[in-house]
Amino acid sequence: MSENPILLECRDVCVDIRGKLLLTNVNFSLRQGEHKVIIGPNGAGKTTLLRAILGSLTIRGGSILLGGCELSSLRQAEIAKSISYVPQLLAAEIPYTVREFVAMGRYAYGGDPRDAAVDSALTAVGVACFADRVVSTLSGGERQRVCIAAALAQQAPILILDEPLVHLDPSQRMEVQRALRELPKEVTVMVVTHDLDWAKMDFQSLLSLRDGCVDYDGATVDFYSGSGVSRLFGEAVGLKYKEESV
Ligand SMILES: Nc1ncnc2c1ncn2[C@@H]1O[C@H](COP(=O)(O)OP(=O)(O)OP(=O)(O)O)[C@@H](O)[C@H]1O
Repeated sequence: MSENPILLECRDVCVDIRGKLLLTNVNFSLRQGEHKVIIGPNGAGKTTLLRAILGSLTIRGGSILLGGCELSSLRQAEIAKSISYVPQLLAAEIPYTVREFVAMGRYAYGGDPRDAAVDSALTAVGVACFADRVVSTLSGGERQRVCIAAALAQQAPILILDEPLVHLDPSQRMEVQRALRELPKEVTVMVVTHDLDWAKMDFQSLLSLRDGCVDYDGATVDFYSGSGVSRLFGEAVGLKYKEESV
């Protein structure tokens, strides 16, 4: 993994909104094929970091490099070719079929529902069986997998998901976890979650944020066997995970 090229890099990224510093000197990189999880207490700056990486807010200092290019020099369509984003569970009414919705992920390439990339994305996350159903009729977990399919159809090298398990029941959570685990190995994944069990189980690297600063960036296993969890979430939570690690 350490040999793989760096696709995304944050260098001393600072973000402020109306004079309040939300991110301070955030540094990390993401390599091709890496599955990295971002954790941190409420208000730590996780969503702010995703918004900065997606180019939807302006950074005050530092730089974000996407494929070696300054993010600020790229147009939104160019960013969309490199990063696909799955927001938290879609609550809105979506009057399109699953196939049509997934094809929208390919808007940069014309958005044709008969495109082979649409079929392979539907198959990759196990939603081909309801390709002709209207999205609004699906369960939360099915809908979440459809969103992942739309993101995959975009065929961007980096897939970013914000709390993809929120509001899902245990079986639907397992379906989404399995779909991410079984992605083609060249797909690079970055996920924000509060689920410490999942973070430990499925991600080889971990970035933790606290008060807008990087608290840890490295191997997930070392975070859990060290003092990482108690530093962020207190002794009681930390002890549980430390005991599991020995
Ligand atoms: N538009 C804004 N104006 C002012 N403050 C903001 C704005 N957006 C975010 N913040 C503040 O920035 C801090 C970080 O917010 P952010 O949403 O990035 O945290 P988070 O780590 O994603 O939290 P959570 O786990 O609760 O989703 C919070 O204190 C939040 O109140």
